[in-house]
Amino acid sequence: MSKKVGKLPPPPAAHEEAREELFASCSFADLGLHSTLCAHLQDKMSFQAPTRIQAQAIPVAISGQHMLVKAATGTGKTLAYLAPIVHVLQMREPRVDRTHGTFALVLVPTRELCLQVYGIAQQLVHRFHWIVPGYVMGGENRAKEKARLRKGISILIATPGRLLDHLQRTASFSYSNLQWIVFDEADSILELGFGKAVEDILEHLGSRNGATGQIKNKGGHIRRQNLLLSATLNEKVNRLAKISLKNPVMIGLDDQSKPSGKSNNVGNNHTSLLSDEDDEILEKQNDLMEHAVDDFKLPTQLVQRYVKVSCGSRLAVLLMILKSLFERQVSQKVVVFFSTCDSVDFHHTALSQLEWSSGPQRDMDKKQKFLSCKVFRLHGNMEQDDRKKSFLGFGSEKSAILVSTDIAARGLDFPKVKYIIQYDSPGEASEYVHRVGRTARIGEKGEALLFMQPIELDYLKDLELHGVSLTEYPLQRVLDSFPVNGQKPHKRKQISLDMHPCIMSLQRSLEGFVAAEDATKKLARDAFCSWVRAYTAHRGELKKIFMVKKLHLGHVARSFGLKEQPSLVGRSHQVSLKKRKKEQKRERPAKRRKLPSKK
Ligand SMILES: Nc1ncnc2c1ncn2[C@@H]1O[C@H](COP(=O)(O)OP(=O)(O)OP(=O)(O)O)[C@@H](O)[C@H]1O
Repeated sequence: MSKKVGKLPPPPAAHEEAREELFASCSFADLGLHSTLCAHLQDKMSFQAPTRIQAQAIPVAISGQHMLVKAATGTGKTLAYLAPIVHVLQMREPRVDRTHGTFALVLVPTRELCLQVYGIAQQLVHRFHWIVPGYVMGGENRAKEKARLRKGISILIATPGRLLDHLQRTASFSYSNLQWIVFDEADSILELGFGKAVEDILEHLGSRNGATGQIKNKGGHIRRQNLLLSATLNEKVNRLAKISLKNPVMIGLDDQSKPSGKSNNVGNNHTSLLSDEDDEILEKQNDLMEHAVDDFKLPTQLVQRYVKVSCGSRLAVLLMILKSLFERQVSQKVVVFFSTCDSVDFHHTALSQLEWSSGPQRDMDKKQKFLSCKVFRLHGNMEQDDRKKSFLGFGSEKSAILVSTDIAARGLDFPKVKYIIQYDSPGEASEYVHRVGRTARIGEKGEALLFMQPIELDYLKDLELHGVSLTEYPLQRVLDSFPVNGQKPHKRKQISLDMHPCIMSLQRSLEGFVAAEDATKKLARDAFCSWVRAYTAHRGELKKIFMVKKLHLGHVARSFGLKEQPSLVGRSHQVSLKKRKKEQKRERPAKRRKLPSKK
C-alpha cells in the first residue's frame, strides 16, 4: 500500500536564503561593542544581529588595525566602520569634547552619500550626545561650514574637493586628534578624478603611507587607522591602499582572509597614487586583489535580466515596462539610470508629463497621464537645493520613479526600491554592480533590467567575464497584454518590435508630445546631443561594443521623440558644453590639475 505523503514544505524563498547567508550568528555585543550602543542598534534602529561583513570588520576596526573591505552592495558596510568609531569615541577619557576637533574623517564620492552617512552617524550617537557628527560637501555654504568646523565636529563626513578646500583655507579646522580616515566607495572616489585631491588630503593630514601609524599631538601619540571600503575594487584602490594603509587586514578579498589578523603589508614608500612604480609588496597585494578586481559579488536574491530593444523604440518600450510594473504592483519604487544630465532632464519631463488615451482614437480628448506615479530626477547639474529635495523626496515616497545619472549609483540606500532599470548601459562592469545594488539590499527582493540594443549584445559577455549573467526579459508578452485604441489585447502574430501596434501608438504620442512645446523640443535635442557624446566616450574594450558609427542617428533621435535628427554642432550645444565645463571646474578642482609625471 502506498504511503500517503504529506505536502512537502515549500522551498525557502530566495530572499529568505539570502538573509540567512547575510547575517552572522552572533550578536553585536559579541563583537565587543558597548552595551548602550548595542541596545540602541537593536531597539531604535531595529538591527537584531550583525551582518557577516559587520561581524568580520567591527572587531578589526575596534582593534585599531588598518582595514580593506570588499563586500556586496547593501550588506551594511556603513555600520561596519561607524559603529566601531562611535564605540571607541564614547569610551574615551577624558570625554570627547567639541574643542578636541575631528577624530574621524569619512570621505565619500557624492553629496547624497555624504548626507546619508551623516544621517546614520547622527542616529548612532543618539545616546552619546557629546560626540558630534557633521558634514562638509560641495554646493554648501562655505562660511557656514567654517563656523561649524570652528565649533568642532567629532565625526566629519566629507566629499574630497570641499574637504581639501577647508584643509587649505580654514585655519580653525582642528584635526590634531584625527584617529580614523575612512574611504567609503574608495574606487569611486578615485574614478571620479579625486585621486590628486586624496593625495593632497593625506599629505595635509600627515597620513600618507599609513606612516608609522603614530601621529604626535599635544597629548602624546595617536594611533592612526585608515579604512577602505567598497563593493568593487580596482587598481587605483590598490595604489591608494599602498600609500595609506599599513599592514591592513583584508576582508572579503579572498575567502581565506580572516579578521583574526591575516594582514598584508602594503609597503610604505612615498609613492604617487598614479605612478606605475612597482615593488615586491605591491605585487603580492596585486595577486590578492586580482581576484577581487575581476569578480563581483552580487546579492544572490537579485533577479537580473536584459531586454533587447531596437534603438528607435527604446523610449516607448521603457514607458510600457514602467506602466506594466506599476500595474503589477501599485506600490513600486523604481530607479532608472541614464548616461547624461540632459538625458535625465528630458526623460523626467517625458515620464512625468506624457499623456495618452487608451480608448478609441476619437476619445483623445479624454487623455490621462501615461504614468500616474511621482517622478523624481537627480543629477550633478541640478541646484543643490533641488538635489537635496529629490534625494529626500524619493527616499520618503512609498511609490515613485527616480530618473538619475550614475550619481545615484554609489552607496545610496533608498528604502524599498524593488526595480532598477539601466536604460543607458553602465559602461564598466563595476558600475553595473553598483547600479543594480540599489535594490535587493540587506536580503530584500529586487529585480534589475538592462536595456540593450541588438548591436550591443556583446556587453553581456563582458559582464559574464565578471561572473554576472542575465536572462532575457519577456518583452513580447508584456506588449501583447496592452490594449491599444480601446481594443482588448488578443494573441498577436510575431511582428517586429517597431511595428507592434502598442509601440507605434505610443511613439506617435511621444512625437506629438515633444513637438507640442518648444521647451520640450529643446530638452529632447540637448538630450540627444549629450547622449551621442556619452556614447562615444566609452573606454577601452567597451569602445568595440558601443560604436557610435554602428548607430543610426535617425533612430537615436526617434528614441528622444524627435522626428528629425538634430545637428550635433549647434550653437546651443556649444554653449551648454562651455557652461558644463565651467561648472565642473568649479566643483572639482582636482580633476583639472596636471597629474604627476610617471616615474
Ligand atoms: N545589522 C543590520 N541589520 C539590519 N539592517 C542593517 C544592518 N546593518 C545595516 N543595515 C541596513 O542595511 C542597509 C544597507 O546598508 P549600507 O548602506 O551600509 O550597505 P552598503 O554595504 O554600504 O551598500 P553599498 O555597497 O551599496 O554602499 C541600510 O538600510 C542599513 O540601515
